[in-house]
Amino acid sequence: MAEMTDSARRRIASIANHIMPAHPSQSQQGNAIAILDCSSSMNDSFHRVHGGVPTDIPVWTPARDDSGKEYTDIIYEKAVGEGIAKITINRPERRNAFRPQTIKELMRAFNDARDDNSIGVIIFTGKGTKAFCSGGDQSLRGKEGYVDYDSFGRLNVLDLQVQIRRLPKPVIAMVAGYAVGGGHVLHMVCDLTIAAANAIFGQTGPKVGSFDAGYGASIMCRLIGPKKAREMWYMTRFYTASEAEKMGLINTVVELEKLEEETVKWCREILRNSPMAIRVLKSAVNAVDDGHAGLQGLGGDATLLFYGTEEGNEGKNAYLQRRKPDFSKYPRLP
Ligand SMILES: CC(C)(COP(=O)(O)OP(=O)(O)OC[C@H]1O[C@@H](n2cnc3c(N)ncnc32)[C@H](O)[C@@H]1OP(=O)(O)O)[C@@H](O)C(=O)NCCC(=O)NCCSC(=O)c1cc(O)c2ccccc2c1O
Repeated sequence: MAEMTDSARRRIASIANHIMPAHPSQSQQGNAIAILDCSSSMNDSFHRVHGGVPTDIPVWTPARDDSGKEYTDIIYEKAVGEGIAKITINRPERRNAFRPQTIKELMRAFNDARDDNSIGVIIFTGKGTKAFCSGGDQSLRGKEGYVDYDSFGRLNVLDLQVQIRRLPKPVIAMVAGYAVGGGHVLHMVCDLTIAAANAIFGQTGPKVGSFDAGYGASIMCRLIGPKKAREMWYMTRFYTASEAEKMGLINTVVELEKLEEETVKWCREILRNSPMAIRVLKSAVNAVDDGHAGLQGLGGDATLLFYGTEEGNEGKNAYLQRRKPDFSKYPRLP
């Protein structure tokens, strides 16, 4: 049988997905995945022969969560059969500034990507090339936060920040143009940041009468050190992508035209590795900075692993069989 390239395999998956419903709970059961399963050995042979990661951009298929609601402020897509989800803030006329509705939709999409066990990596980006995100929509700022459809204000971006930190899969910020204000904090809470050469990074808070004294301050200190973090916050300067890279604020810079290609390549490299190892490493890297909640995440991963062992199941089985548990055969490892 002739060898099938990764690109061809993805196109078949995409066509199959158009035949099958796009919703993840359905797409995991049908022909789309059957086709992919058949070709996984071809995928292996591709990597053995070429020793690299394919760089073509996948076919993005519209995705939805189970709320049944449409998205107005974001675009949610998946590369079916690839393990990649892409979540895009879609308010380019406002430089992708977020309003409470934007954050609610982002949280729904991130939650869906978390629960979809075919997804291993999430790309978070902004529509267009001018901005990743310019923070909270200042035209909607009220006394208690940002106000759109409700009569009270919200700072619900703080919940989104925690959600991204806690999500047991890597989230990659793909940044073109401005990542400023609350938009800058959003890229910082992501696991990795890949920037286009036109990207600009900065905090504007003290200039517009705001500040993020949570992750906005603490994670920035962790990333670039307290001196540089003070500079960035006190002076509200903007920094180029290459300056940001030198500071350790981002992972890499690529030409704008190559941004998505490069980001997808990073996703594919991650996806070659053990999901559990990556999950535990994400919890571990965040644990100290996230305090008790961070330890809880890491501890939860340990429990999850223990539940899969014979020793862990001995206790449950003994309870269900109304006998005393016998842990004597399990080693007390040094
Ligand atoms: C981002 C810019 C530097 C881009 O400049 P540029 O010259 O390219 O574009 P324009 O300025 O002409 O913008 C085009 C168009 O978009 C509108 N717009 C851009 N950003 C916003 C915004 N954040 N809110 C509302 N509208 C925005 C702009 O008005 C133009 O509209 P027209 O109708 O005139 O076409 C530059 O736009 C810029 O500096 N933007 C503001 C950046 C900013 O200060 N952001 C807010 C920081 S505070 C924040 O985000 C924040 C949010 C939270 O939820 C928090 C929660 C808890 C604690 C702290 C929080 C917090 O600090």
